[in-house]
Amino acid sequence: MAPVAISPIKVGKIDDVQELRKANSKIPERFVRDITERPKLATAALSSSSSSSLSSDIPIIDFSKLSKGNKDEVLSELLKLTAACEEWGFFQVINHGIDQSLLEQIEKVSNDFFMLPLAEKQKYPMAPGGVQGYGQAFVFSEDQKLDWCNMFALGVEPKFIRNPKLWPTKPGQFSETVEVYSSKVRKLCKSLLKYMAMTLGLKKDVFKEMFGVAVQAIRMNYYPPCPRPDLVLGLSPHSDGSALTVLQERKGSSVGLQILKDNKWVSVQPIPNALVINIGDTIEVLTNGKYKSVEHRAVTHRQKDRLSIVTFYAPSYEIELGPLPELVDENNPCKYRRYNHGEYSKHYVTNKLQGKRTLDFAKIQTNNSNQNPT
Ligand SMILES: COC(=O)C(/C=C/C1=C(C)CCCC1(C)C)=C/O[C@H]1C=C(C)C(=O)O1
Ligand SMILES: O=C(O)CCC(=O)C(=O)O
Ligand SMILES: [Fe+2]
Repeated sequence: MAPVAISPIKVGKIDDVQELRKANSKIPERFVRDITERPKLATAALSSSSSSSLSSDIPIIDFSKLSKGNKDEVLSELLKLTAACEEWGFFQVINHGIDQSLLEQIEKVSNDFFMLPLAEKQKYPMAPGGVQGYGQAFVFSEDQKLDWCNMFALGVEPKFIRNPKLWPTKPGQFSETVEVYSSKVRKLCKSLLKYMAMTLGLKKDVFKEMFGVAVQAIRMNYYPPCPRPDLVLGLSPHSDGSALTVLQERKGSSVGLQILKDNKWVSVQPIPNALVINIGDTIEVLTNGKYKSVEHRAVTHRQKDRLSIVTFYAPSYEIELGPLPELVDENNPCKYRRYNHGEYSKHYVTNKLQGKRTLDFAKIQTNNSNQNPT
């Protein structure tokens, strides 16, 4: 990816939401969403998110059946994976092989980082218009609405995308844990891509061979409780620019992740020790839209905080990509142009989160339904 030019972006004052929460002051106007964007809150009993139901329907894939199952188990799990990718773009993976102790460790160091004094976290600042470090990404103007979220993001692989000055010295074991965790998640992504290739009737190593040395980044999102969850968003609606995204929610987190399904926001119910996987824009393009990246957002909770640890896995910046020829025919005409993935990454990180609009970069035809989700 060509380096993002340092331009005089004016983003205005970005309040740190943990500090706002501590001060217990009125929510600044910059966080208050337009009425059309506000999440619809459920009753106090459900308390957390929107009027949408909690989804227990989001497919659950048992990874151990794919990797170690007998023939029938593999086949039935591959069918579930196909349906998950075609109908949801999101699924939860259980028995993924990453030790529970490592999941707990990454939750602990992430949480401990966010609990540090502000001055300590600000030693690793996200530059205006930047994506790595502590702060709020995807803010490009003074009038842009802000998310009720503090982020800490790091490029992990390949090594040249790292900014070593942004790897924190506190809490102890932070960097070591990120290294070990990222290598396990990388392995999982490679395997999942292999199984996804099989569901598409492609050579199992097609993505591995195409991706080169994959780019991997980690982002920790901390959502403090918000006194008016009905007015704000934890994270603006977006699809991920990656090939695959792996999301871990801290144990005991409130419900917060919502996905747009049939034009309705559906809340994802966390399953302890499971990982939430979603398809990113890159897989949508490669599969010519057979597997789509799905718009999602995060909402906040009045009393509970929430922490998510998100890994983005994407091809090398060097590769040129477009729909795989095997997935294009007269019934499935080519929907996306070919482009360089580095260019797409640059486009993604220099635009605000805006639903699925970022992918217009690659679309040959646009068909905007222009309906407001409920
Ligand atoms: C805040 O950052 C993001 O949300 C994000 C950025 C990821 C990246 C870094 C933190 C370091 C440099 C590489 C990269 C751009 C991946 C989202 O990542 C999505 C967007 C693209 C494109 C992608 O591959 O993942
Ligand atoms: O915190 C969440 O649930 C959503 C995070 C997310 O979508 C992201 O970081 O891209
Ligand atoms: Fe996301």
